Amino acid sequence: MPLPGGESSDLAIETHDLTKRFGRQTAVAGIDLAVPRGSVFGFLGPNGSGKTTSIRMMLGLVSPSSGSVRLLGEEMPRRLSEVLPRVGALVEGPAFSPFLSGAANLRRFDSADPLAPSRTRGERVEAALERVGLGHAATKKVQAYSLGMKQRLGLANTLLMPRDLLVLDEPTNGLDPQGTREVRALIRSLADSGTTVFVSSHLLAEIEQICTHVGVMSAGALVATGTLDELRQVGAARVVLQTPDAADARRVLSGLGLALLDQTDPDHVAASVLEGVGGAGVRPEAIVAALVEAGVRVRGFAVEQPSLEDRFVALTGEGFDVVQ
Ligand SMILES: Nc1ncnc2c1ncn2[C@@H]1O[C@H](COP(=O)(O)OP(=O)(O)OP(=O)(O)O)[C@@H](O)[C@H]1O
Repeated sequence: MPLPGGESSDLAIETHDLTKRFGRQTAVAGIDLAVPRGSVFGFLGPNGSGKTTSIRMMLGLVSPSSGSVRLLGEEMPRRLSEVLPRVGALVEGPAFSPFLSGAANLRRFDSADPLAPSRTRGERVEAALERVGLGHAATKKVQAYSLGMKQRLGLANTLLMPRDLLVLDEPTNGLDPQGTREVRALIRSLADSGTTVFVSSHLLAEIEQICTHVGVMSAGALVATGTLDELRQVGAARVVLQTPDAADARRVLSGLGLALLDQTDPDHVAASVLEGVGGAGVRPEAIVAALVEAGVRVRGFAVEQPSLEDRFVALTGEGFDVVQ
């Protein structure tokens, strides 16, 4: 179904019911993505959850079984040739010639871009290599590059021309921690200069620090999406109480409408603050007051917010392990 025009100008990527089936397997099951312009959007999910297939559909590299995509407000793949020059993509590593240097490879890719001015090619190649930390290896043959260096060269290739949108599929693959930090800094600086960055990863910790928005994939479905803060707030905070009067404490907490959580330690009582009270929550000080009033001896009291990692593990079921 084509998307109505006009209303999506504030979105860099918009998909509607996007689906891809391979034979009897549904790799992507009707996802609705909305990636705001100017955002750094983390597309997260375990291996095999459908991230690459979604990205390939967005970029017109594979056709959807059903559903639609708009990139930078334009309908895809109908407007592919107009849109793609404004989009830098690192999906599967570009086919670099191993016998040419990094710089020569980039010059070759750049000369295949009809919109790239040859006059500035040399300086643009140099700047892109510098930007990804490969300035020192510009004249080295690619066959002598490490996996991480090839990954950086792929990134440099997306930076040869100014882009409105960058789509990076697992850009930190093959990079060491220092390389991962550098890619994060690069993404941040690109975002600061106004580029929307859509970045996939199976590692939350790797991109959590730079994302403004997140979409979480699990087994082909988009199971959560929103700003990082929104996602953090969905999880229920819980209180953990240490007391010798566990039975009384449980009664008080239940009476406040809190959902008691399973507890193995007899001196500890844990309860979910948000569940069971219509999402409104019960303030911690009200809980303590009720416990004290009921004569419960409170030896320890803590409010624990679920980490984003907890949230993702809950959403994807199997955490970030391989989905079969
Ligand atoms: N060309 C294809 N033919 C058949 N099945 C495919 C094809 N491409 C992907 N799949 C299947 O679709 C599912 C989703 O794969 P996809 O590569 O999109 O996941 P992913 O989240 O990007 O994982 P990874 O991080 O491992 O690349 C997998 O089960 C995969 O085996």
